[in-house]
Amino acid sequence: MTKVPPLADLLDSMHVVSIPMQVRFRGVMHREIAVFSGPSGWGEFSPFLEYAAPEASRWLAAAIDAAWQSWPSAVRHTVPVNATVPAVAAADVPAVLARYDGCGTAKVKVAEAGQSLADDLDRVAAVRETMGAAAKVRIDANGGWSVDDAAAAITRLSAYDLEYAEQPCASVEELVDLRKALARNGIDVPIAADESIRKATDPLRVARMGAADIAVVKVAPLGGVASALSIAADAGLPTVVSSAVDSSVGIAAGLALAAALPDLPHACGLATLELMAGDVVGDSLVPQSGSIEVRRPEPSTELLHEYRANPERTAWWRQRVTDCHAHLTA
Ligand SMILES: O=C(O)CCC(=O)c1ccccc1C(=O)O
Ligand SMILES: [Mg+2]
Repeated sequence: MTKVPPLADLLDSMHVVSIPMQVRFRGVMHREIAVFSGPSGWGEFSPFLEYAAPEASRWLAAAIDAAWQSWPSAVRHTVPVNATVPAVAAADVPAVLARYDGCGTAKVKVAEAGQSLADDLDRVAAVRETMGAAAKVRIDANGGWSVDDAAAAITRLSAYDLEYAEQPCASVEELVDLRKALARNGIDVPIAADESIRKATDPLRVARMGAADIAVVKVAPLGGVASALSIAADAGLPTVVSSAVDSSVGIAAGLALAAALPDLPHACGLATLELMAGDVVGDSLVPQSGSIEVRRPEPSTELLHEYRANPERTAWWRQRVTDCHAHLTA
């Protein structure tokens, strides 16, 4: 566990930015992000706005880890990444995919509140159609289905040849039941766990219960690169590193984790800067020919200024860091 520096050391170098999104994601058109620097470099603190201190504090631990600790050694210099397709209309799929240079894997959001299975089928069909038969297509339901809905939806969607289905149901118990139901019906679509790992008090329960074939691992909610790496090792499942829709500061930490994993059998969800219309670094961590180079660019003063949040939002984030810092040191 990272030693927590004094609060002033975080606040003194902290910048709060509000970066416009290209497409609505998690219901928002702006992504608010705080970054600060320490002896090892910059760290990103950007828990979603509704997260309370106990959960957001893990994100602060990850940002502190990035700025004060060193990262594990890399076993690769590039990381293959997937295109991320938000819950857009099928007609908008080609424009979304066009942003991702050379990505042969796409992750498609499904089970969005207010939409139907027909919307998901249309969107996944459009992705398969745009990318061709050789592409890998995975879905992410963010826990939006019951076991019965998930079994029915995955059975229908499997017609488009799915690489895996991420967090089809919310609970670990449901994932266990779903895997049994799919096996009974002869539907061979692997199940990946995301929220069941990153939002759980015990991130290894998924693996122990046999609730997933694949572990999705995110640096920020799991408290930093080293902590996420050890969770991945203990889970013992094939691991996919993903982002939380971060600036390049957060993506650099995800790349460090993906670069340190002994095996990386699937493309990682780290190409999310393509969903954003700005960044805090000039040379953004975006894919070229389907992979992102493992490096750690520095924020630029001009971009931190260009995207700076208004005084009210900045004050809100400074208070949030203060609260999370208190939580970590309590
Ligand atoms: O994995 C990806 O392709 C991109 C990251 C992503 O989908 C995501 C981004 C922010 C919050 C939640 C999620 C998620 O995987 O559920
Ligand atoms: Mg997910």
